[in-house]
Amino acid sequence: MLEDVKRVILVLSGKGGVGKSTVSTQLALTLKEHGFKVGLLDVDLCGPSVPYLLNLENHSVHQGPEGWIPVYLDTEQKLGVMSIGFLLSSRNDAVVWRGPKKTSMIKQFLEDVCWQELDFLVIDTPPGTSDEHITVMENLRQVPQCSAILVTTPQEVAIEDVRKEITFCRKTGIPIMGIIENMSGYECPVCSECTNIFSSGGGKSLAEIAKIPFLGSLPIDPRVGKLAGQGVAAVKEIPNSNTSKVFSELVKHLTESSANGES
Ligand SMILES: Nc1ncnc2c1ncn2[C@@H]1O[C@H](COP(=O)(O)OP(=O)(O)OP(=O)(O)O)[C@@H](O)[C@H]1O
Ligand code: SF4
Repeated sequence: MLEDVKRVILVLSGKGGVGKSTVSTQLALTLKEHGFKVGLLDVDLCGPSVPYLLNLENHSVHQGPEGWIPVYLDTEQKLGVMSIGFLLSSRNDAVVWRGPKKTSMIKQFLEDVCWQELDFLVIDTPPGTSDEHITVMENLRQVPQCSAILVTTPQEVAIEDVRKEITFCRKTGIPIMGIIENMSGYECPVCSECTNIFSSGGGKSLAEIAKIPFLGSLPIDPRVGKLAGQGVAAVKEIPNSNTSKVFSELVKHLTESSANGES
């Protein structure tokens, strides 16, 4: 239930496949690693990838007397996960619901999950700005501290789509915490040298133009996907990687702003 949540972080992207779920899961894992109690809610009804990324695909959720009990990644119940993926029998099952059914499912996800007390709820959203986003935004008005992280890749077309997300956040009144540029070059796992395969820096330039904080560039790092599958944060296993540096800074920013009561 949202009244048990101190702070919500929405992870948004204009385009699909830019790494929104990867950012959401790493952020949740990093917050857990810092001792916080965290919820990870995947409201991407048509492409729920969080159970797949965290290797939780064979898990299912149960309905308790007060609502759904999330799937916990650890025995201490520091990180709970909820996704439509837990309600489907297979990853390949398609959710072919129309608007009202989708809206009511998202409402249930926001209202009927027994998170217990949470320091942070990270919400992984579908790409773009759809009815689902509007439902999420409307329901989040009751949470005192809520902000959005926008994820993009360096390509021009992905950056163009982020502009629409910025407008959407501004119209719906959700404060933007900042922009992350993902897949910004390839980090060699051996020597940590980063090679820019595509262009880079587009996310940073957009942040400057839109006067939004730039939260960092994440390289393509094959270790990140593997670690998520083991439920391990990059900051724990590969602390010197660029990925870890970005997430450590992000958590520092979040804890400082939460302590100051900022969104
Ligand atoms: N920085 C990265 N380094 C290595 N692999 C990555 C990185 N970011 C994402 N990936 C991989 O790319 C794929 C797509 O990422 P992800 O599922 O996070 O994207 P998404 O934006 O959430 O996609 P969707 O639109 O389906 O929700 C995944 O297999 C993920 O492991
Ligand atoms: S980036 Fe470094 S370690 Fe990786 S292949 Fe090139 S020289 Fe070797």
